[in-house]
Amino acid sequence: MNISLHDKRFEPYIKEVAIQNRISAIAEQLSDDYRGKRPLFISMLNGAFWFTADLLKSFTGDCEISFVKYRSYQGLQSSGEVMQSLGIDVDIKDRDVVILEDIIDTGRTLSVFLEILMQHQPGSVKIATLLIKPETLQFPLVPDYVGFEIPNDFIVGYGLDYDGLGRNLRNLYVLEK
Ligand SMILES: O=P(O)(O)OC[C@H]1O[C@H](OP(=O)(O)OP(=O)(O)O)[C@H](O)[C@@H]1O
Ligand code: HPA
Repeated sequence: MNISLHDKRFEPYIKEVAIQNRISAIAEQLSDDYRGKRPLFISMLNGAFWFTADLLKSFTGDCEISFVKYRSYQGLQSSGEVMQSLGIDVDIKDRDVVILEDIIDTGRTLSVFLEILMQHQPGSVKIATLLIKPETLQFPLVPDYVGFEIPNDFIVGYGLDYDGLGRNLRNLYVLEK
């Protein structure tokens, strides 16, 4: 069923069950890759809150979690600026870090964050993202774990918002054309 958020209409895109299946597969892969280690997951708020919760429920080894909060999107577009409202507040030195993102669009947010993260001298860094828009990417990022590659369309739901609305939707929706 199509939905309305503010002044826009959105149509169903990826169903909850498909999202959960992909996240379980990523969690299984991460559990294998980090067996015997204690990764530090860093979740990029706000959008990644749901991805983070579901992924960690299926991760089987020891792990820690920390949150940062960056913002670059306004309405349907990247503002071109990345603002930090919650920075790194844990010791990162020599840790195996896995960054959790809901979406890589232009890649600007993650590029800015990676630069900051590297100053803290992590032992290793990998990136897990639920969604990536390869056509839109403007920064040289190669995520290690990807849920879905999608075209350059505006998505809401499952943590992603349009001007604050839509984060609570269990499925993903795409802007009507
Ligand atoms: O690759 P980019 O073009 O930088 O876009 C991706 C970023 O945009 C969204 O965050 P947003 O700025 O909307 O903040 P939010 O997580 O609070 O929704 C999303 O959660 C990513 O962090
Ligand atoms: O497609 C998107 N939807 C919601 N938020 C976003 N932030 C970057 N891209 C998107």
